[in-house]
Amino acid sequence: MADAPYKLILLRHGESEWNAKNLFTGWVDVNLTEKGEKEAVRGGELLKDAGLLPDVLHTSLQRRAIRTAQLALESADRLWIPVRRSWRLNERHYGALQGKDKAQTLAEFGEEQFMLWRRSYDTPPPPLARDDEYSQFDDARYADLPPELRPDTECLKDVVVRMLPYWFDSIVPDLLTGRTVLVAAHGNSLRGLVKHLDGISDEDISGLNIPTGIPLSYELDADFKPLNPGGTYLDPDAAKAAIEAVKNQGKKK
Ligand SMILES: O=C(O)[C@H](O)COP(=O)(O)O
Repeated sequence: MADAPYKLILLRHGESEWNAKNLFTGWVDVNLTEKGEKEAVRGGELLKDAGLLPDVLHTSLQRRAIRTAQLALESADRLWIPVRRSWRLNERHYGALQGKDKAQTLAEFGEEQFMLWRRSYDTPPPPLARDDEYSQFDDARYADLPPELRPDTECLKDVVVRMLPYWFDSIVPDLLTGRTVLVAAHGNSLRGLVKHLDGISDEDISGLNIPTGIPLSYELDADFKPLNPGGTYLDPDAAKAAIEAVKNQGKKK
């Protein structure tokens, strides 16, 4: 076992095709845009420049996170590190909103309902029908998952409940050995993890947004509490602008 501080890097995937189109995505397995690929490469350069070289990677089962990690690790010259994947790091399942335009949803349902679905801690959107074109219920990658664990919708609280066992059982043991751990995941699975790490309340977490493609580094003490609360973005100026953009997503045309 190594001594604290433990080094953890969180990386949201680069811009996806549906981020660019302003569509609710959730478990739909969309790819990165060219801009998203560039963000990922730059993310790797930032890691290298900061001397934060990951020893192990944890990702979701979704290609936008998998590819972001690969591009970032390639530019940091760390493609060879071990990789562990879990559905527990997936994006929040967005239920019946998957495939819907964010601006249209805001216009149709009003700001209060829109924000309740998008940012409240415990109100999930309506469930997605299992035969919907945007359902992943029968996707081969979830075949090993008992049907009752495959979501039809999730709120952030549901994400925290399914993500934390992975944090404790898989990520913490890697940190304990002294490895620098990279977690390449999604806006809401990372919001759930940050909520846990920083002890953010159910109310305040609604104001937290995570930008695409910019590494967020944490140093954790022996109790896995951040020595740098809120983490440190490796490009703080870019992060600030990108956080505002995520926050205002429904509002743009
Ligand atoms: O799933 C999505 O649509 C996004 O990746 C995250 O969306 P949000 O910022 O609207 O929750």
